[in-house]
Amino acid sequence: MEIVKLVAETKAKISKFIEEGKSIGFVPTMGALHDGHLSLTAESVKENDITVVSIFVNPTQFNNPNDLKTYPRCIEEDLEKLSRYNPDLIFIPEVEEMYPEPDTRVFDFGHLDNVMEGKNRPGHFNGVAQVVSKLFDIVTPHNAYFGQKDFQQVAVIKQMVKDLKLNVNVVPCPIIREEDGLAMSSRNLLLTEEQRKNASKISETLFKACNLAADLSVNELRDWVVDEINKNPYLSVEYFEIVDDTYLQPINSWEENNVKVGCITVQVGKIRLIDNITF
Ligand SMILES: Nc1ncnc2c1ncn2[C@@H]1O[C@H](COP(=O)(O)OP(=O)(O)OP(=O)(O)O)[C@@H](O)[C@H]1O
Ligand SMILES: CC(C)(CO)[C@@H](O)C(=O)[O-]
Ligand code: BAL
Repeated sequence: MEIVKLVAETKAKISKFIEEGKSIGFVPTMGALHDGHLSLTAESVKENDITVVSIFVNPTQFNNPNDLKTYPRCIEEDLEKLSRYNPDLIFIPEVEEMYPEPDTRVFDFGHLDNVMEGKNRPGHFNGVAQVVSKLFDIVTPHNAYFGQKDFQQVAVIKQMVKDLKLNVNVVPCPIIREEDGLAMSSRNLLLTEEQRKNASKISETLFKACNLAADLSVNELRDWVVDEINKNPYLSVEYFEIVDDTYLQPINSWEENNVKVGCITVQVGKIRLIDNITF
């Protein structure tokens, strides 16, 4: 496992792997690694000759400066966790290395960026697309691994790959959960003990909703989920939308013939947590 900080050095190492005919798997992360990130790494190591993991807290995707400031950073622990999976390269650039000059590119993802996380975090997906397109340019992966927890992000990245005509296979990976069901997230580290205990109500409600879908209309189920979570004094639903898994258009009836995903964002004090469930 080799740690590289410079873009030029990373590109040179990867060119050599490509010349040797090796397949490249890539796992982009913002660090504070947990079993969700490690499951993506394990998948990449299994499916590719070479695995590259990046750790970079990308400033351009944060619409809230305090969120950027408090985002957990623990690089030594991250490296220790990664070493158990033996990826080949860990790319840990500084901000100046990724953005020697400001990135002024504006991506147009249309509807995909106008709903849910896109609507509630203006500029977020533009920042994600800026950094992921730069990372793809440096790493030139055959396969890139993304968690389904960030469900909308997967749809946006797939669109970006199409729009930029990149030769990258985007591989969505299942959500890894804590024992009580809470979706693993680096931001869980920022919760107080009481908030953490109550946060399990989010996934618990989504799982129950899955069972209730046979008895309630889409609108009734949507309202039920929001009310049920808002009953908990530690939790406040920012949005809960039931959408199709490709275009993220709202679902109006269970009869519609597409994969339906319930996507939620909940404020737990000052911390925003996201989760989703497939119906
Ligand atoms: N619980 C999880 N299960 C599977 N993949 C995950 C999980 N959490 C994060 N990932 C994936 O790991 C990659 C890196 O995510 P990131 O570094 O933002 O971590 P995170 O835990 O999602 O952080 P946060 O929730 O605080 O934004 C993304 O593709 C993300 O979807
Ligand atoms: C893909 C990503 C690493 C880009 O900064 C980030 O959005 C994330 O961690 O999901
Ligand atoms: N996991 C998505 C990265 C972010 O919240 O900024």
